[in-house]
Amino acid sequence: MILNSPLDMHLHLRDGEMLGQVGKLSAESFSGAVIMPNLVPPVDRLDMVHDYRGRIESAIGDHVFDPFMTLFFREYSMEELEAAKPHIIGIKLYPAGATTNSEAGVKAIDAAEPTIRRMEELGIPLLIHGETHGFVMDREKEFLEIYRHLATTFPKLRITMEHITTADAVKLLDEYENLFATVTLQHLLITLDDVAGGMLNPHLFCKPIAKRPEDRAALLDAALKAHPKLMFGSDSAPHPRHKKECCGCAAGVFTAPIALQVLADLFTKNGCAENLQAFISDNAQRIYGVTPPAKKVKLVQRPFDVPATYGDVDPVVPMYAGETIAWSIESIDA
Ligand SMILES: NC(=O)N[C@@H](CC(=O)O)C(=O)O
Ligand SMILES: [Zn+2]
Ligand SMILES: [Zn+2]
Repeated sequence: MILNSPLDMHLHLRDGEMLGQVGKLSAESFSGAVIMPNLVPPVDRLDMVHDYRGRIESAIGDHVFDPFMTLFFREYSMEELEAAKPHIIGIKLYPAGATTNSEAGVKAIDAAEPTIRRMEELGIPLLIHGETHGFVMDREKEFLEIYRHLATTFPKLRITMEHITTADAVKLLDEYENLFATVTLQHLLITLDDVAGGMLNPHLFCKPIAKRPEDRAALLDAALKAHPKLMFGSDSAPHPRHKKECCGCAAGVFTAPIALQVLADLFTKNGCAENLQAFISDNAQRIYGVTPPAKKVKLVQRPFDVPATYGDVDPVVPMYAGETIAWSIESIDA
């Protein structure tokens, strides 16, 4: 199977040593990625975007890879937005406290609307971590009301529902023209049972938490048919092992180095191999109007032993650590 210019439309590359460990892992096999801004402090000024982009470029070396940068949502003036527009793919809104490094996020959506209005005027997409502060299994479902409100109040605004995890969110995609979504690898594969139904698995703990079998089925169905408004976004979110295997485990699943192989397996097994290209790149190119650098990734059905950890400074445990997956990357042409 050959994938042309695979894109990861939701990726955490972190900074410093962690960026040094994980940057290349995405940059070698993906052609580009939407880079999340939830650093400490958050990337919320244009000079920070430029600096962060520079650090990403040094970390990935010669790899052919476009980092599509984002700003962390706060109140922005028209001047700030106009200056930022050519350098970002969108602005990422986090409800305050909803997930890792989101403390500086939005406390009330009403207060955010003047900036959102300016984004609509300028054609800057809004990317959202869509969870309320309700009961953990209901947070995304409750947030769908806010998506509806934004989609109708700002009909020209392109809104991406990041990392959707519920059948209800899949349905909402078809109700509003200006709503799009990303979905992760883990949410196509696991349910809450895999996280907490038996022995607790901290490496599968992420926000939003994995949901019910019927949610997974709806997500998988939409991905396998390459729903035209759905894009792959790994939400690969590396945390050092000691932050995962501890009391007070950080949220995030690290999937970047195995995502393409596992997707090849999943789509092939389900008889939908021909739809993976749209899900992994073509939909995102059309939705965001981006043209990533050419890269051909050849995948073959040959067992791949997933390392127990990646990185030697502050090792990170990937999904399927120490297990054998059925597909491997055979070659990458850029
Ligand atoms: N998904 C996660 O569980 N964690 C992400 C943040 C996010 O995307 O919500 C992280 O930055 O670690
Ligand atoms: Zn998130
Ligand atoms: Zn994320």
